Amino acid sequence: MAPSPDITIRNAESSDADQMRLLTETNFAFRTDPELLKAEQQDPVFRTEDALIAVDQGRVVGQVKVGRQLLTVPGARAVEVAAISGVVVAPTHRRRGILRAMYTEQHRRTEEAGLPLTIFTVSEGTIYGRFGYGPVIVANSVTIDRTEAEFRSTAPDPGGVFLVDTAEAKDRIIDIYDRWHRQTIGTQASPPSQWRRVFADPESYRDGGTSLFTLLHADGYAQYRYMDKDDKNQVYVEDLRAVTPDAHVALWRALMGLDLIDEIATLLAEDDPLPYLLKDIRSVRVKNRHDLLWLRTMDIPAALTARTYLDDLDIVVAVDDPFRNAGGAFALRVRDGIAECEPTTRSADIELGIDVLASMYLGTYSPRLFAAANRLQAKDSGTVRALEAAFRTEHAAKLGWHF
Ligand SMILES: CC(=O)SCCNC(=O)CCNC(=O)[C@H](O)C(C)(C)COP(=O)(O)OP(=O)(O)OC[C@H]1O[C@@H](n2cnc3c(N)ncnc32)[C@H](O)[C@@H]1OP(=O)(O)O
Repeated sequence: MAPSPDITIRNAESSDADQMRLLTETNFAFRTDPELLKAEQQDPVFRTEDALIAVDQGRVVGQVKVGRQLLTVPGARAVEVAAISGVVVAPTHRRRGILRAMYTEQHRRTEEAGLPLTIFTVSEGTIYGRFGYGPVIVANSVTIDRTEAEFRSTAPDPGGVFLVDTAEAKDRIIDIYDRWHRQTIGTQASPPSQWRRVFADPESYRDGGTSLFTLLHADGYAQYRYMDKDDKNQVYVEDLRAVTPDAHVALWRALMGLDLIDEIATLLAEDDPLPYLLKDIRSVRVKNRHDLLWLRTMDIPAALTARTYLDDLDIVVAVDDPFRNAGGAFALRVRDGIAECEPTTRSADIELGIDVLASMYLGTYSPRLFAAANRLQAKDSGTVRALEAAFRTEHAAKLGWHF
């Protein structure tokens, strides 16, 4: 459905690519690195032909890029999901319903394709709740004063980390990422096109820092760059993936061993043990908290049975979905971690919006929080506790890569 007769919503074609790039660069305020552009044209992370665009008088005025990704959900199960990126409406055409029209069509297609979930990373927190999305991954921007931070005497010191040339370590890095992704909730498989972007490491990715340095362990790696930040010698850790606790502490010990560095900065998951390995937990200073990934359930029974649970449950959940009208009442029964879910006419034990269901899906946000905020209504507090016990996860969900 078009927002006005002048606007056509249609599939993008390769001949639309230049206009789409101009739209993207204008809205996200950057110029595409020419080297990266060449690689992107050969093997893009999101293909032009899979995008939906809005066109006015032959000009592209809106776009939604879409692809498929493999997402790890609780139970370490891999689920194929729709991934949206590069959502833009031209500044000349905003607030006329173009995003809503593109999303209506895009979500119809995703439903038709039978994908149970849609994910994306977002620019603003107020836009996507109305479309049934909720945040599912949280991380903190932190800095560590390297000159003061000290490991506790009980912190393991397993060693096993070596300095390596980033280009030479490519295959090892890809293999470790893949092992980490398969066991880590919230992460996506990383396709060759995404690795090409990482290893191309163009000037525009560096924020004034050096190209990537790599520390390698048999079960982990850290990729970082040296920066000059506010007259401090800073190491910015772009990516630290550890498959085992030993690899985690060994990599952090190696980073802390960079004697001439004042400060280390990175994004840290909420359940990262680093602060608790140090003598003073305040050595890790949180500067900002970010929601990194948002999610929407497209098919509630398919989504709820795709993940596993930590406790038994027998409950009727009523879900409100004003955008897709795909809500209703669903009987959710969990035994030994495995769920069955189907539409029901039984009366509801829990009522919530589909955005709230989304935020509970990877275990990051607790049902109790939403009950306290009056965004989840339960017949009694025992029902909320049962939901909480079933939906929680052993580890916090983490983002694989930004898209
Ligand atoms: C997944 C990603 O790529 S995230 C990146 C999103 N893109 C950006 O931030 C780039 C800059 N912004 C834009 O391109 C545009 O402003 C967009 C895409 C965010 C919105 O496009 P528009 O065509 O103006 O949105 P549209 O008119 O369809 O509005 C849809 C609804 O969202 C609301 N909305 C739109 N933008 C905003 C906003 N920035 N903040 C809060 N609400 C918003 C509208 O009020 C409308 O609400 P309603 O339908 O419930 O009444």
